[in-house]
Amino acid sequence: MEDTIIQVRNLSKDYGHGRGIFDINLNIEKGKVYGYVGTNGSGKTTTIRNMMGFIKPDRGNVTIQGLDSWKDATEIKKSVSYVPGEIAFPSLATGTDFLKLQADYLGIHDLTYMNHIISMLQLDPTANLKRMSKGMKQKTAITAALMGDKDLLILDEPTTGLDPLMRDSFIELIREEKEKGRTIFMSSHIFEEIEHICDQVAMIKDGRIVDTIDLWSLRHWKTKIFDIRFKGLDDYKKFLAKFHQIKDTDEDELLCQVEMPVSEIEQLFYVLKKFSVASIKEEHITLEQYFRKVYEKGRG
Ligand SMILES: Nc1ncnc2c1ncn2[C@@H]1O[C@H](COP(=O)(O)OP(=O)(O)OP(=O)(O)O)[C@@H](O)[C@H]1O
Repeated sequence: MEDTIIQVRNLSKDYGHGRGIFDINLNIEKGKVYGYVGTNGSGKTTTIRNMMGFIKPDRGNVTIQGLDSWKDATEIKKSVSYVPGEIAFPSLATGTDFLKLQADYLGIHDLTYMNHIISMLQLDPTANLKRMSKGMKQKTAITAALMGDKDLLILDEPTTGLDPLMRDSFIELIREEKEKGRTIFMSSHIFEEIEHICDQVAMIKDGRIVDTIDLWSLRHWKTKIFDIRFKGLDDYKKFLAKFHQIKDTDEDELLCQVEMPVSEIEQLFYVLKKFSVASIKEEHITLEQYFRKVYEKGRG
């Protein structure tokens, strides 16, 4: 496909005892932010380390802009900005020393954008590299990756050490990168963050992709859920007897939750005309709820 920047085909790395990754297939399109979610040990890092050419797959392959991740690993590393899951810095005194070294390596002379990232993430780069907290290390690694002028960013759980405020700043930085036309592939186990940033998401479980979803289709989900609160017990009970698409109820709160296809919403409002309704609220299905359903289906 013309717009595909990363193509993962039947990628497998078998560590034995059911551990590893098995027949992973992914297409990451140019200019998209692609999320990779999964529980601990599901295979996110193994997939990413294959993408970056750090490990040789047992079967299948990854191509990035036509280059094979394993055979052309040196080229791949030069053309991708990468934040590893486990951050290890070279033996340098401070974060500033590391970032300067990185800027020299990347041939960056104007440090304006680097300083913008530092200020967005409220990083004190003068700190001792070895004594940095996990969050500080992560901020330093994000700065080092984002300051390079590369078209593709591969980020392995870049926000696990960040507090919620810094996560928001990170989301903003990723949006800026997307606006520049960059492609971003990032793993995370924080659904909310993925939901805010990503265009597409794949979910991995026990080393296999269980589902991929376009966030647009989630936002325009084909079924709707409404919480309807009635003014009186009589109306609440009559509605329960009359309407059949009830998902949940709470008699103390006079609350009914209904779930129905978008095409049937009119019918709900038609029925409700005859009732005294105190409030009605639409519940949006979250990425977490969606994947929980997929996850549970896979288990059953
Ligand atoms: N070098 C290795 N040797 C043996 N087993 C490995 C190796 N690397 C990973 N594994 C196993 O493969 C599975 C997937 O690990 P991986 O690190 O890819 O998961 P992950 O989704 O990134 O997890 P986390 O969210 O905890 O970082 C795990 O069961 C892990 O123990």
